[in-house]
Amino acid sequence: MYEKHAMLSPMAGDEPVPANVVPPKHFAEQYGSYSLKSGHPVGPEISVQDTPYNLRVGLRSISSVVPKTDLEIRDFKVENEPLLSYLPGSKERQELEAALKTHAAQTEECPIIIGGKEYRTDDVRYQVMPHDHQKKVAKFYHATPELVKKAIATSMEAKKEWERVPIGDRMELFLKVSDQMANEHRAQLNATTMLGQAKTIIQAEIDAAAELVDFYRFNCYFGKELLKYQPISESPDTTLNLMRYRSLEGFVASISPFNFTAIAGNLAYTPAIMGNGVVWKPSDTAVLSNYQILKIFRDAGFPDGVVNFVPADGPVFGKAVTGSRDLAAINFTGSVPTFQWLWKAVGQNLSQYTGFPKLIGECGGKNYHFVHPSAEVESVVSSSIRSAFEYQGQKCSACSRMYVPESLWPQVKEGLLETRKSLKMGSVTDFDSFMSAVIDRNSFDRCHSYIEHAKAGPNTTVLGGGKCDDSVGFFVEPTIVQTTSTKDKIFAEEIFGPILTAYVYKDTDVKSMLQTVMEDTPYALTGAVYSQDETFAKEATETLKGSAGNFYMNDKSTGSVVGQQPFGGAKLSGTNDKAGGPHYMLKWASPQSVKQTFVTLKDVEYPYMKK
Ligand SMILES: NC(=O)c1ccc[n+]([C@@H]2O[C@H](COP(=O)([O-])OP(=O)(O)OC[C@H]3O[C@@H](n4cnc5c(N)ncnc54)[C@H](O)[C@@H]3O)[C@@H](O)[C@H]2O)c1
Ligand SMILES: N[C@@H](CCC=O)C(=O)O
Repeated sequence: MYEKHAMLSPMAGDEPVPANVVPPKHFAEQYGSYSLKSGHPVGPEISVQDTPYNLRVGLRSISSVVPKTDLEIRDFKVENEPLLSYLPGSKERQELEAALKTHAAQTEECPIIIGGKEYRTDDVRYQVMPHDHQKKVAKFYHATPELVKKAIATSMEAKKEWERVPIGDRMELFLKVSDQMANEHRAQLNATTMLGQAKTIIQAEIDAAAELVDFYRFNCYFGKELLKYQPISESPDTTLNLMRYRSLEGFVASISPFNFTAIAGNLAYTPAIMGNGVVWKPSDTAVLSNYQILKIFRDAGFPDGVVNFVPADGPVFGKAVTGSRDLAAINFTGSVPTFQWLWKAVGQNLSQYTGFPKLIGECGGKNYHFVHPSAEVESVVSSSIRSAFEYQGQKCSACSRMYVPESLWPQVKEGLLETRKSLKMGSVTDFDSFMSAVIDRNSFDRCHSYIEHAKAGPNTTVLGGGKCDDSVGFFVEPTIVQTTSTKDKIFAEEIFGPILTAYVYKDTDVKSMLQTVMEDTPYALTGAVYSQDETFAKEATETLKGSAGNFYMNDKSTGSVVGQQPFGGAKLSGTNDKAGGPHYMLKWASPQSVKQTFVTLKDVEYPYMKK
């Protein structure tokens, strides 16, 4: 099954093993055997001639106590999943239309899934289409605290067998699922994301198809690369040093947001690549698409119980997972208040844990576009409109504050207002819609209150948009506000809706404005500078170093791509663990250094002590 790793390869058989090496036990004798659901590939045949312990280190063959399945994986490369065009008449468009029709005509039953078994409670919930809130797309159930506890125990039990599956085999399964998601399940993932989370075709395609698939493929790739590094063994005749990556001690609680199907799938399943067991709480407003992910993994032969699907009330779930002594990590993406709630709960329970839970949290932003007087107006306008209003401003990376010099403001303002008027807001099944409804009533009310503030406030003027209509769906017009104060709350707080506020500065203040950008909000997620002046661009890159985990020059603040712009922010924007980057997999592993000595110690005295 494996192509052999370049550095560590099986012993050819004709090279001597050092005399003092203890013959290794058979793999099955030492570790037991493992099995998975039918359809899943099992590990390599172990034979005396090709034991899983024989490694080649440099020119020598050495018998290691660490099985080579912990150390080597077949080599493979990955590329970003290409986006499909969905042109009229195309195969992908036909498949998508059929899937939209199916899912729009039904309310899918999405039970709680623990250890492969379905559970239903009396706390029945529905997910509706945000753009047509009378239509229910999913029926689901909130778990009780007892069910969350059951899911914790189940994940701990299932992980015992799962972590014994060689990491290469676990990755093979993820790569197989990724291929299925990119092909036969693509329309289903996109359609459920469009209907349930109000995404247009392109917004669903970059998320539920491309980014989700990219996360799994690249995380396998980065995991494989991680294993390639082995510590120095200065003299392999006497000492062999190895590093292997175990799962975390305990379970991982994955808590996902509504706005990206890919993020939910990544939070829930990526820790399992490294052998962890997971209890996953999806967002109430993303249950339908998230349930499809679970079904695809299950149908592909992913073992029951390793990832458990547990929709629940937030605090009920939060209390149950932070109250468990076995909590190994929280894998969270969502708002700052929720992450702070979780962090505090972990702090309060610290003395009862078996270890120190890792807290990984990617949170909100108040992302900026900073325009220098040398900027290209056309590009500023187009990319600000896309960044601020695509997916209704509900990307954590969306631009919501702009700094524009007085000299360019008339052109920028005109461009923004003219383009804004041309944007079609409507149902996601009208393929010419540029944007649709915000996710739910809470979000609608929140946007409405900021618009009211902008209309009434002494520092703010609504330049375009501002109407809200919830009669059919939760529609908030793309809204452009001008403020005369960077301290106004509309310029500092995350709104998470289609509201863009511009501040106009004097051209002569351009340098001091950069400092203001740093201080206007407590976030540091994404930011973009528009400048054709290279000297200024370099200066801004330095001054704004701490302003964003993802920084763009002459490009919009949204649209990071896995492997290309690993994503995450600092300050209140989160722990900056860079999903989609090479270091993410380490978060889900507990590395173990193994030193094996072939020349054993016979004496306590050092040579210089001897007479
Ligand atoms: N930085 C990033 O990578 C990133 C990516 C996407 C979204 N976000 C942020 O996510 C937010 C939008 O998502 P949202 O509205 O789903 O966020 P949210 O904080 O309301 O909810 C996130 C998840 O936490 C759950 N939750 C709520 N209270 C809880 C509690 N006490 N204990 C446990 N779980 C609890 C929710 O039910 C949901 O599943 C925005 O702030 C956005 O910026 C950040
Ligand atoms: N990674 C996405 C944002 C994810 C948050 O919602 C982007 O870069 O636009």
